[in-house]
Amino acid sequence: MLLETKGLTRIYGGLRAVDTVDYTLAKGEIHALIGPNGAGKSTFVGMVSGRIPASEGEVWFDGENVTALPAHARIQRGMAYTFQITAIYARLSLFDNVALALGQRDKAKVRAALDRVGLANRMEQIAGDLAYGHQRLLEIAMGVAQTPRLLILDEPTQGLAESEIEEFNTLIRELAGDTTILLIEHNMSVVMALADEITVLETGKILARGTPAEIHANADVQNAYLGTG
Ligand SMILES: Nc1ncnc2c1ncn2[C@@H]1O[C@H](COP(=O)(O)OP(=O)(O)OP(=O)(O)O)[C@@H](O)[C@H]1O
Repeated sequence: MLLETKGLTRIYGGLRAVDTVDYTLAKGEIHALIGPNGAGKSTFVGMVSGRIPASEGEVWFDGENVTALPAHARIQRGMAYTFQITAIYARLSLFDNVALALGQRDKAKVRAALDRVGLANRMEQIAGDLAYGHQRLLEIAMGVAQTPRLLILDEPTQGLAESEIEEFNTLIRELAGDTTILLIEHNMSVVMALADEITVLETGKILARGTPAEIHANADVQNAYLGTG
């Protein structure tokens, strides 16, 4: 297992936003985390990445208990994270954005990361001038530049056009060989197209886990989340 959580819990006041979650993610898998708004998805990956401290429970990464480690130490060990809200440096060039994520101005490495998302020919452009879909791809390039073992993507297709979503799906499939991917995603066609396995969260707890076909057929999930369609 690359990632494991044991009894992972986050309490806000009286609310158990993430409630005793036992979770495993195997190396090389594309895993989607779905669930209604407020189910605890962002809080869960925040605790995995170290941005949100756990109230209870443990996070294990590649056989090591990382629960007490700050986010930067988890990044050093091979985690990368892109945010729900675009987190690029709008006034800097694409090159500078990726170089900052990389921690060095290595032109070949920056080019390689931008190449993965099809933006290598725009290296000198100012990031804020890019179309929104390209900004999201830049963000993924910033994650990829760190050659992470685990890439966590929080709603990466939000705001993308249909054609851009196709490009995104292709990109994620290409990355998946080397990188394990944990994807929070509301777009069910993306989830169904990409995920090897899906975990459904509801009110902080795991409601179901299975292949896309199993989740699609699961009556509890349909009631809680997918509707009757
Ligand atoms: N900093 C906070 N303080 C208090 N409550 C919080 C905080 N962050 C999240 N919550 C609450 O925890 C619960 C889980 O929120 P979270 O953002 O993790 O859900 P989510 O599944 O990611 O939702 P969405 O799909 O809307 O992003 C919600 O009820 C939310 O209001």
